[in-house]
Amino acid sequence: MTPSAHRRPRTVLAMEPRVRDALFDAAARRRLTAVAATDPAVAVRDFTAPEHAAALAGAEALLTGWGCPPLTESALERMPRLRTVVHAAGSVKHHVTDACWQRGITVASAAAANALPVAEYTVAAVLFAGKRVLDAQRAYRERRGRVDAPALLAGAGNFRRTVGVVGASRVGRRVIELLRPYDLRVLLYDPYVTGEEAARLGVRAVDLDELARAGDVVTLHAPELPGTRHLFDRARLALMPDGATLVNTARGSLVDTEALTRELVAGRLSAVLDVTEPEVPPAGSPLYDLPNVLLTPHVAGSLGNELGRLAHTALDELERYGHGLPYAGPVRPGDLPRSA
Ligand SMILES: NC(=O)c1ccc[n+]([C@@H]2O[C@H](COP(=O)([O-])OP(=O)(O)OC[C@H]3O[C@@H](n4cnc5c(N)ncnc54)[C@H](O)[C@@H]3O)[C@@H](O)[C@H]2O)c1
Ligand SMILES: O=C(O)[C@H](O)CO
Repeated sequence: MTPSAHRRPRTVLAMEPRVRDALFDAAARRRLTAVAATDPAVAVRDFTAPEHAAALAGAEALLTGWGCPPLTESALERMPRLRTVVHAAGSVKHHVTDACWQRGITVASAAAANALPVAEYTVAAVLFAGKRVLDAQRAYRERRGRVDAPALLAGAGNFRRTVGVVGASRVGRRVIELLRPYDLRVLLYDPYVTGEEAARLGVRAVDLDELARAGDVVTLHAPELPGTRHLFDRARLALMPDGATLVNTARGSLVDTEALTRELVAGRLSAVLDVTEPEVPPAGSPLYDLPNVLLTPHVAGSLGNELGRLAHTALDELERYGHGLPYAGPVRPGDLPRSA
């Protein structure tokens, strides 16, 4: 695919200006203007702003990012030529509305690219949990001297440990793929994945209770949906074996935080939490201080230089559009009820 051979769709950026600045470094900006007819100095945050009316009226494509306002019926009326939306981030649920689908607007998302750093974070969490790194750190910090590591970590290690993956989502599948080279047994719970498909992924499909009972580490990758609320409630957390670790990079609502906090305060379970409910936890929450909890402020997804991957993924899609080729990461309205 050579940029010179393709049509440059008239494109408007719709996102927070600081998101635009983080996504597009100088090289990505050059590529942006090679791929699309656009003014990268413009990042629309308000579709009703008079200064953007002419650009929006002529736009065939929107390149969206975090901070893009919802594409409501009245917003779309200002963009009569709009044919496609390419999202340089993950979920499109914040801004792509039914009105877009009704108008036949096509949508692509860089969600698969955003899944990679989440999967990388997860693999690190799984391996550190197996190695009981938090326990080792705590012992060293308390002792401030030699630690009897063989005694302390007698049951630890990543040899034939069981990892339970909840959700063969984009992130979940990437986690499964990245865990393949390790000596780990991976179980999967996903109501939409058959046993045969799980076997093709190299994992065993089980029900959620079996996964909770068997997992030395359980890692959550299902979307936030009415059916996934408190998937790990008090009863299911109680099924997890003593010493197990719950990793949540998905959404806080998948876990009953109060019930989990009780297990963590008791020291029965450990947790790696990138998301919580509520997010942010209240200042007095034990989650900040518990030695068996690694709490991060929603950093598993793309940040820093990882935004460049989102930008180039979106530009790949715009380039495909300019060539009349199908998207690599199309968003289909029929998939949304079960997606992030
Ligand atoms: N921490 C972060 O920075 C960060 C970044 C990106 C995504 N996320 C979160 O990670 C999760 C996965 O995102 P994604 O884009 O890979 O999702 P996705 O849209 O690819 O997930 C859809 C899939 O989830 C599975 N699923 C649906 N309902 C399920 C259920 N009840 N139980 C188990 N599996 C079910 C199905 O296989 C479905 O096809 C989401 O919760 C998302 O919000 C977090
Ligand atoms: O879905 C998310 O959590 C956002 O994409 C942050 O990366």
